[in-house]
Amino acid sequence: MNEISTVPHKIIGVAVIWNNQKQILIDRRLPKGTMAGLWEFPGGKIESGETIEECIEREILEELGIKIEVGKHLITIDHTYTHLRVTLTVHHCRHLEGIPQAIECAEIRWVSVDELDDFTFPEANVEIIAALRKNQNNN
Ligand SMILES: Nc1nc2c([nH]c(=O)n2[C@H]2C[C@H](O)[C@@H](COP(=O)(O)OP(=O)(O)OP(=O)(O)O)O2)c(=O)[nH]1
Ligand SMILES: [Mg+2]
Repeated sequence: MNEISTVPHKIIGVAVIWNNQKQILIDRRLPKGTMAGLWEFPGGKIESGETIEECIEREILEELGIKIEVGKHLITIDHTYTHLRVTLTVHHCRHLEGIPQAIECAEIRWVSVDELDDFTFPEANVEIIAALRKNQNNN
C-alpha cells in the first residue's frame, strides 16, 4: 500500500458574519457526530455547480435562517484531521436580515474577536482566528 492519503476530502464554504457592533456569529456543533460540541464559524459543503460565495449564502440561510452579503476572502485553510481532510474557504460576510436561529447546531452567539479565546474550535480554526486578529482593523 502506498502513503497517498485516501481520507475523505470536504470542500467547505465558511462565513465570518459581522453585525454592526463588530461582533461575529459563531455556532456550537451538535453533541453527536464529527467534532461534537466544538464551536465553529457557520458554513458547509459546496454543491456541484455552485461558487463558494453561493455556497456560503445558501448554507447560512439553511443553518441559521438569515440573509447575508458575502464579502472579501479572508483565508483558505487546507487541514487534515485523522480521518478527514477539509478545505475551508473563509469569507467576511455582513448580516443583512433576520434573527439567527440554531436550526442545525446546538447554540449560536455573537462575540467580539477578543472573546473568541473563550471558545473551543477545531484545530483548523487556529489559523482562521489568527488571520482575523491581523485583519481586525481593515475589514
Ligand atoms: N462550518 C465549519 N466547518 C468547520 C470549521 N472548522 C472545521 O474544521 N470544520 C470542519 C467540520 C466538518 O468536518 C466540516 C464542515 O462540514 P459540514 O458542516 O458540511 O459537515 P458536518 O460534519 O457538519 O456534517 P455532514 O453533513 O458531513 O454530516 O469542516 C468551521 O469553522 N466551520
Ligand atoms: Mg455545517
